[in-house]
Amino acid sequence: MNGRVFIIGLGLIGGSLALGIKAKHPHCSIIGYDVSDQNVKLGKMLGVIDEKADSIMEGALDADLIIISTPVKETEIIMEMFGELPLKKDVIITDVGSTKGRIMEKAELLSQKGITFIGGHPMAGSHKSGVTAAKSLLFENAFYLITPDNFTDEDKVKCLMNWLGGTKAKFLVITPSEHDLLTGVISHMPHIVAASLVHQADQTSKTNELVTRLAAGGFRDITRIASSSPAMWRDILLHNKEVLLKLLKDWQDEMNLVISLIDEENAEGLFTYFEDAKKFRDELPKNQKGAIPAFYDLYVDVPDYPGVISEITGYLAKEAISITNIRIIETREDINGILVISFQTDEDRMRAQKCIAAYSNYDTTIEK
Ligand SMILES: NC(=O)c1ccc[n+]([C@@H]2O[C@H](COP(=O)([O-])OP(=O)(O)OC[C@H]3O[C@@H](n4cnc5c(N)ncnc54)[C@H](O)[C@@H]3O)[C@@H](O)[C@H]2O)c1
Ligand SMILES: O=C(O)C(=O)C[C@]1(C(=O)O)C=C[C@@H](O)C=C1
Repeated sequence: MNGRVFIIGLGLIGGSLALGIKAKHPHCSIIGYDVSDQNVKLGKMLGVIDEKADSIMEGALDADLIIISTPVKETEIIMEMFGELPLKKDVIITDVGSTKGRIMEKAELLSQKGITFIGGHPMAGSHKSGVTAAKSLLFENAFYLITPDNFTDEDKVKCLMNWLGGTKAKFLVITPSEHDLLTGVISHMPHIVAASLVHQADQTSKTNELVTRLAAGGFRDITRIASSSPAMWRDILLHNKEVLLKLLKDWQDEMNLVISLIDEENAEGLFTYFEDAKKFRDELPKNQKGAIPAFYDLYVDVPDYPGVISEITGYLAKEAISITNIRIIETREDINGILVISFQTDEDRMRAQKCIAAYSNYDTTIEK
């Protein structure tokens, strides 16, 4: 397609969508607007947008597709503006917000004026913010939740999916209330729990400084998302208030259960508690992005010395095996580390395992 796509909010998600759209529709024009001039400049410099707009009105008037990729509170305010603007007759407006109930209430006002708003939420992301973190394939294999209202023409939904096809996400149409319950459980609660674990560690570190040195492995894994944007999460929690209050109450009950199991020294109960959780977690579908991003990870036990990463990536480069990510989990302070190398395909991972075995004595494992 060769229309005009207007992106409002040039951050991680807006930027990634811009790149994904351009990949499939190289002849379209991508126009960007952000409250921060710096982000617009960066977006232009990085080739994420073709042109900038100086205001929402300027970018919106001749747009065929408008994507609002701002924090959800801002999204509501921007949607109100659209009711007053002389937009193109067939324009499709969508958003990327992590909540849908309040957004779709606002959409009703637009629908009454004959403007098509289709709610959207790509279910992948990162704790990093800003256009510099944007990637064209951020949403590859991830679910992309779509919440049209009851009056939305099906062709318009198809048209939106066509625009977004370059993201390689899997579209799923659901209702706003279902959306907010599901994301409450698998996204919003984990962010609250991650932040609360960090607060607990922070408190303990005030009396024992070893906490920060020992905070590795499991703690780092489960609290990565506590590094996400505070403004974004403040707004999400306020938007999904009813659902989260209920889930937090359930969570308190859950913690009370654990307290009583420990207090009563109920060994069997505790075993079952972890066993049930492990069973459910182990059976989650792998190799698809989503709440639990799945990669083809290879774990390599390596000595902790400078240069070990380049040594191993050097072996892989010799065999032309491309990697998507690499990181070290430091669980055994000062002695060893575990290098986690992620690949795009299982085949690459198997080739890498063979390659590392051929060039070195390092132990590799697929599951950790
Ligand atoms: N980060 C994730 O993992 C993730 C995943 C899926 C969906 N989302 C949703 O995507 C949206 C954006 O998140 P992000 O991670 O890209 O954040 P971000 O901070 O990287 O980008 C948001 C951008 O919006 C701009 N902005 C804020 N208010 C604005 C306004 N009134 N007008 C124009 N620009 C404005 C900011 O300057 C910033 O550049 C949020 O609604 C979030 O809920 C985030
Ligand atoms: O991977 C991460 O850092 C994310 O937190 C991504 C994540 C999630 O909770 O899964 C965060 C918020 C979005 O609305 C969708 C995806």
